[in-house]
Amino acid sequence: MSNANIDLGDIHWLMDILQNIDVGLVVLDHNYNVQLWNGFMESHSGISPQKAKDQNLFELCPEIPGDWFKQKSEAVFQLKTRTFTIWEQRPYLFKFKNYRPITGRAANMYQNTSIIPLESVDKQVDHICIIVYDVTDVAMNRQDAENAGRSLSELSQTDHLTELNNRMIWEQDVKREFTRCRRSGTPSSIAILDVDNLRNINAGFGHNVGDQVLKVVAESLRQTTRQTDFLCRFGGDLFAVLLIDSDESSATEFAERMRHNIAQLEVATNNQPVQVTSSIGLAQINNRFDSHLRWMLAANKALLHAKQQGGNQTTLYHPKMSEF
Ligand SMILES: Nc1nc2c(ncn2[C@@H]2O[C@H](COP(=O)(O)OP(=O)(O)OP(=O)(O)O)[C@@H](O)[C@H]2O)c(=O)[nH]1
Repeated sequence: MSNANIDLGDIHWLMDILQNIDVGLVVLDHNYNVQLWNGFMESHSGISPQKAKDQNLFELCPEIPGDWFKQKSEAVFQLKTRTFTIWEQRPYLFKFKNYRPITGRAANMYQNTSIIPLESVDKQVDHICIIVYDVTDVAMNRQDAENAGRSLSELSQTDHLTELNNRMIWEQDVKREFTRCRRSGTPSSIAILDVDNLRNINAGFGHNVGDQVLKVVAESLRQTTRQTDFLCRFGGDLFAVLLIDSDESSATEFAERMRHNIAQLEVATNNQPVQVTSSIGLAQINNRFDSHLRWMLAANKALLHAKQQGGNQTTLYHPKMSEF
């Protein structure tokens, strides 16, 4: 259902779903004031949507560590991609009592949480949505049966479609590499790659073809990167590579090879095969970056430039691009 087709009736039942769905939904503006607080949040916190509306999240829920949460959310606002936290890293974001009869041993509800960007019609991200999943049963079962099957943590490290590591794991690698480069003075670089026009491919050939495009791009990247590099599906049509011991010039050479290999790919459809192009933003670590997030944002900035210049190209980050 496209936005243009939504009528008042649709909105009515959409609101019903939001209120009754068995996950927590909280929409925040950029000042971290609550704009939406659904029924799940009300029944577990005792705070009504009317009371929550326009309240600052950190005043409403003092248990949430402000600095940590803001750092995570800023990346969502700026990079426009989702981020998440699993209960193993942080048992909960919102401190809710656990009322489940079977898992009554847990004092508080264990939660997995996602933070997703909400794009307005002009493509700006002025709001984010927190999605809260109650995973108390999973957490309790896990503690009871440590040897049972693959752990949730393993599953949550891998992107199901491409089987690449997901962003959460990659970001930990970047953080570690940031510290290592700072200590050793050696340069490493980040490449963020965006598949061009995936929206049109989905619209023209169907979502399955779009999925296939992402899979073959992932495979091509896997084959192009060195064993020492770290590759992930960053989210949506974005991939990222951490290029160890690569300065600007070798990173550019690598990125152009990646782009060239992707341009050779063809994905079969019922009609003519689809060809794929990509845009790449590159940033070598530098002393002005005060954290690994700045480093990632620099590569993203370069990517935006590549896109603004028409896509299908590689752009190197330059401090003059920076506004931070
Ligand atoms: N098939 C498929 N599509 C996805 C997946 N994840 C994200 N997308 C789609 O990727 C598109 C990304 O949109 P945009 O960021 O506007 O990218 P684009 O169409 O590639 O446009 P440019 O980036 O400007 O070239 C959206 O239409 C998403 O629905 C996925 O797992 N499978």
